[in-house]
Amino acid sequence: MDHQFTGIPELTETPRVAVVVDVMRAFTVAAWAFSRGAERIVLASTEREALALKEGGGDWLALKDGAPAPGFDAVNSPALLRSADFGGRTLVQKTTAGTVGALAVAQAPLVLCASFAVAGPTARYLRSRAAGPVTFVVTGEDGRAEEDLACAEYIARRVDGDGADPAPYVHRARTSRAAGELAEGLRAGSHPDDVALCLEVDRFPFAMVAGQEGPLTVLRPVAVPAAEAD
Ligand SMILES: O=C(O)[C@H](CS(=O)(=O)O)OP(=O)(O)O
Ligand SMILES: [Mg+2]
Repeated sequence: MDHQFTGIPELTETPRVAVVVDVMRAFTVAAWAFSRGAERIVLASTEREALALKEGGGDWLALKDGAPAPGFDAVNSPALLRSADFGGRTLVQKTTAGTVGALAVAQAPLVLCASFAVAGPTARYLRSRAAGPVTFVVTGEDGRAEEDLACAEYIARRVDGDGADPAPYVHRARTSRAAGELAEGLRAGSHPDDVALCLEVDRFPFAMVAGQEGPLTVLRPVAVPAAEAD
């Protein structure tokens, strides 16, 4: 199918179907947060907005990338929140690339946020909706982040029904600049296990669908049954 792969700066018009990919780490983190019980994730455009949303939300929690900061409850690390209890909670998430990409296409009729952790369910969700050609937003490094492009291409293959071997795509992500920086501890708010968790394929059985809820852009998990062949 004639899918498109684009960086955030190249987004000139609202796509019909968008899959926003951030492997390291925003949408691996989001998937882990849902697996730890989060009910929904509100995407914020700035740290100030994230804190204001948390303040107005009652028992909401706020998460940002980079170093821990006052007012924020968590950082953008899958390993650091893999044993958290987010049962029934609303999280507000703000990161450098992933949440920015999702907000850039928030007005599209169908928006999914994805990483390797939810690659299969994301592809199955799109196939079940006969979604047609997809615009993949490669969020990192102005569209050149190898881990995001590899994941986007892998999901595209699965949308098209090819029984793609994930190994070469995961290898590209493992040898990406982002993986190197995370492995060397150069990124604040990280854990040595982050890269490994970001490279797990189909760890979770849900896709992550973003929608407009009043003035908010909200990410929710949607269970997608496994298919016999996908
Ligand atoms: O937290 C991340 O991995 C990055 C920010 S940085 O590159 O570490 O500064 O944000 P993301 O939006 O998840 O790519
Ligand atoms: Mg990233």
